[in-house]
Amino acid sequence: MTILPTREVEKVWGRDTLPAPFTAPDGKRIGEVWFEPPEQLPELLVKYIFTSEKLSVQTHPDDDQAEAMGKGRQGKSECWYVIDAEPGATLGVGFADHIDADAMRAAALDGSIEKLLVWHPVKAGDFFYIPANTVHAIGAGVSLIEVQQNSDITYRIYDYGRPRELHLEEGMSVAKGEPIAPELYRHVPEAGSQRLVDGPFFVLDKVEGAPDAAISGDYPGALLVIPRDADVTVDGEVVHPGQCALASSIAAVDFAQHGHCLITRPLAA
Ligand SMILES: O=P(O)(O)OC[C@H]1O[C@](O)(CO)[C@@H](O)[C@@H]1O
Repeated sequence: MTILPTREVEKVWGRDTLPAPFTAPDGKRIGEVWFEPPEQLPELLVKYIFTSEKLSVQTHPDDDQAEAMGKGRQGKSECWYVIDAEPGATLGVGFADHIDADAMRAAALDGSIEKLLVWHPVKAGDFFYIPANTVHAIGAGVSLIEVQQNSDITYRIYDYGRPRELHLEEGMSVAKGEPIAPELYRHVPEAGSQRLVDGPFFVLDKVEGAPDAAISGDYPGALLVIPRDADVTVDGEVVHPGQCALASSIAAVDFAQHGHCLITRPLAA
């Protein structure tokens, strides 16, 4: 068992104070806590994201686009499991209506793109899958767990005038001017287990207690374990909420009887 090392990432939209068990070093605005992908599962990156302002309006390439641009073999499809949200917090995902490339470019340049996105009010338990090429922006006042392909290619196409680099041309070359499919988001009830992602790049389950045989059967090898509200043990070692551990097999994990946990593993693309 390996508890993955963490990396705190400063962001203009991050927070000075993080919810327990996380802490932001004095004077630093932390937006993301990354769990370093282990050698055994290099394809997946798990992050906690904590916002006090909106993230950029952005998009990511898919595998083929990333490779064609000489940026490695992995694109970036990602998903978000909301763990806390201030009243009125929203996530911007996809466009309200189809928009062509010229109109999208003009809207990115004059900032009106922000208003063309669909801003979904969110609460704890809401879940979104964001395929590569989707135009999106996480809103302010949200804490979420992001599970994503292990790629750091973000094309910012609008940043509300903040003095950060934009990547309009790259973004425009991969962005889809479309609404997202309704099956890509839903509320996940607190009780019980539910599959959140079933490919094509990874499997992700939210489980309560020990996973049943059907779920366990989909985890034939190494996996990542993200306890939410109770400790789990992996090979007899304790993993606390706020940590992420690599387990060599699901049989090595002792799940808390009534605890909630996320488990995930990559799929061969
Ligand atoms: O460009 P920004 O606003 O810092 O956002 C980048 C972040 O957005 C995300 O893609 C989430 O949408 C993160 O994975 C990434 O680190």
